[in-house]
Amino acid sequence: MIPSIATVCVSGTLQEKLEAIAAAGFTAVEIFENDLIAFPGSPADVRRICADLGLTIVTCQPFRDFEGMPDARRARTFDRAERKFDLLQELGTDLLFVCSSVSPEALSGIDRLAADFAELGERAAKRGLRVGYEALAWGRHVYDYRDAWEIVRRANHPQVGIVLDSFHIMSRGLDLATIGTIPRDRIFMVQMADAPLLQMDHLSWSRHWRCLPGQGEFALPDFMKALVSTGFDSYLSLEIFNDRFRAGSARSVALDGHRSLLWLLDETARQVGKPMPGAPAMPPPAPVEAVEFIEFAVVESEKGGFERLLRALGFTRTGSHRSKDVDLWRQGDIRIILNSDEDGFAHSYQITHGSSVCAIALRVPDARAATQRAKALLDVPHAGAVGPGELDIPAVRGVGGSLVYFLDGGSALGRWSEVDFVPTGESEQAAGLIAVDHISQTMQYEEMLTWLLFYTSLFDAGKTPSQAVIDPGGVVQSQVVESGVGAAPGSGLRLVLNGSQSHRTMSARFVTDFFGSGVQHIALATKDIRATVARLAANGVAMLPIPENYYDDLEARADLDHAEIAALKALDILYDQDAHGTFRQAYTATLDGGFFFEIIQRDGYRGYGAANAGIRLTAQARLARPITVPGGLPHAQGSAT
Ligand SMILES: O=C(O)c1ccc(O)c(O)c1
Ligand SMILES: [Mg+2]
Repeated sequence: MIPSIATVCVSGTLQEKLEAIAAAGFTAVEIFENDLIAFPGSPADVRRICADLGLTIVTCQPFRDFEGMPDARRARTFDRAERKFDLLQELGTDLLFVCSSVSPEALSGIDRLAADFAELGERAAKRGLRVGYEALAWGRHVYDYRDAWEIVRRANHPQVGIVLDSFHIMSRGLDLATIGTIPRDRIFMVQMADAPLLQMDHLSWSRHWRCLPGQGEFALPDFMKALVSTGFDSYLSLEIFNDRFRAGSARSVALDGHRSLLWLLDETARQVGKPMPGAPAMPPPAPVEAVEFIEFAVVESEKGGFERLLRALGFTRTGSHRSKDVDLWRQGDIRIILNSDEDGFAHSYQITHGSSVCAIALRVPDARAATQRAKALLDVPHAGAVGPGELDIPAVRGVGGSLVYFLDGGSALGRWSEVDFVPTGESEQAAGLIAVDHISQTMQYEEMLTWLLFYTSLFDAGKTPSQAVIDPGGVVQSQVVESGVGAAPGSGLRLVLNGSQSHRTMSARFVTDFFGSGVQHIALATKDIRATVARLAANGVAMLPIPENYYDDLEARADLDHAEIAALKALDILYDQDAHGTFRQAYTATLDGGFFFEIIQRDGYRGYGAANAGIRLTAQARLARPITVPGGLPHAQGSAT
């Protein structure tokens, strides 16, 4: 199958769109009619631009309200088709793309419609052109691809075929079996789109909510399996109408588009058990085993304060890097690297974003395979400077230009902490924190689907539907990605991706203050949150204060006795439960820059405390503009405003 993309998927002028599409590695493009109409040059100019960019024009679509016109309008409709044929020839393409009529005047009757297509096919044949028919999910009479196929079949003309669009088929939940019965030479092209499952009319859903394969909730591999069974090997073209993409970066969306098709073809190949022609081979997606370490880039002047915070949280400096100003801190299975070196990636990251998380290292079954898969999916590899005898840890660029390192237990990479670090011999003073529970990354709203696809294409990962969380300054969208998560604390990777369209939410302020997207908080697991939080408080860690009303409400709705609620209240611990178990969480006050830690006790519970997110955001908003006490510990009292 040949990857292609419609110009409607990306933002910009037609010229900008085409450049972005070519830069993303596509060799085929669908010109959306509106883009051509708004273009200030001739169709021949567009043809030339595409040729210069190495792009084949698959079609210029759509042609609307063609079939079923009453006699009085029929001749005029065929005249319109002839003008569109002229245009297609000027563009140097051969496919007239007809979407099913929405005209109130259109008549029904399968044979009438087939006769219209037979005649159109005859006219197309005279010019060496073809006609493809797509059933829009909201077509007046034809809204089911099986009806479109029956019309094409009865038209019985070699120049007339069907166009399958996954959105129109999957949004209506149509049976896919008929796809497998269509001869492959009658499928003229296939359009791919995913979408979240929403309750709304098909037209609005299609025009605003489509997304790239893998970003939504349609079972697209099932669609692909049916398609593969026909032997189809022509254009597989993304057609995504999405408000975020229209506002996003054309280059980034086009690249994501290419990645999504590579992912889809790879996933399909795995499910059908044979390679897809046109799809590069890549290692299979693997589950993440654990977060191996989290690296903070910290400027020397802030290092003392951050170290005091780590100690107060129960961490111990266990290792010192052999050649760099870098330390390893540990507690339980949590490893934090503090990088204050004046050279290298962390330093430049710190200059841009301030002291913050610059990298996360993930333990996977095979780091080399993960790197190969990332490269095949067009992710951006990163190579840092490596000192003599030090490990060269493979990495790719992640959210906001940060790094994702890959480590495994099977190669020398598994011994990274011994190879690169000298033990300090300091004795541990743990506060009961045992593992990284999850990492939350805050990003521009327009980028959320990019990073969702990045993680879910790279790893064997699942995602939850996007959820709206209410911040005092607006709505924050929040979506969870999970890979390799099991019952043991710290197993696998749990990520929460947050983004907001409002400028006034905590998320938006983080992105502004941070000069980009990044890790806003890290949740650490304990087996006994009351003991841990009491210890942190005794160590001087300021926790986020939770209003009393929360605990009154908790008493009214949760299955907890009064003493337990009083204990949670005394320590500012929030509570939630689901069908699987209970959940307790508390937050440190926010550091300068908006970063904070969360402390979690998870007893079977599978969620992330979404029920409490609004309470937390409101509490944080009250304390916005945190004061940092001398020495760098976060300070929770009052507000500087
Ligand atoms: O929303 C539309 O009108 C529209 C147009 C062309 C298509 O191919 C399509 O799937 C939808
Ligand atoms: Mg379509």
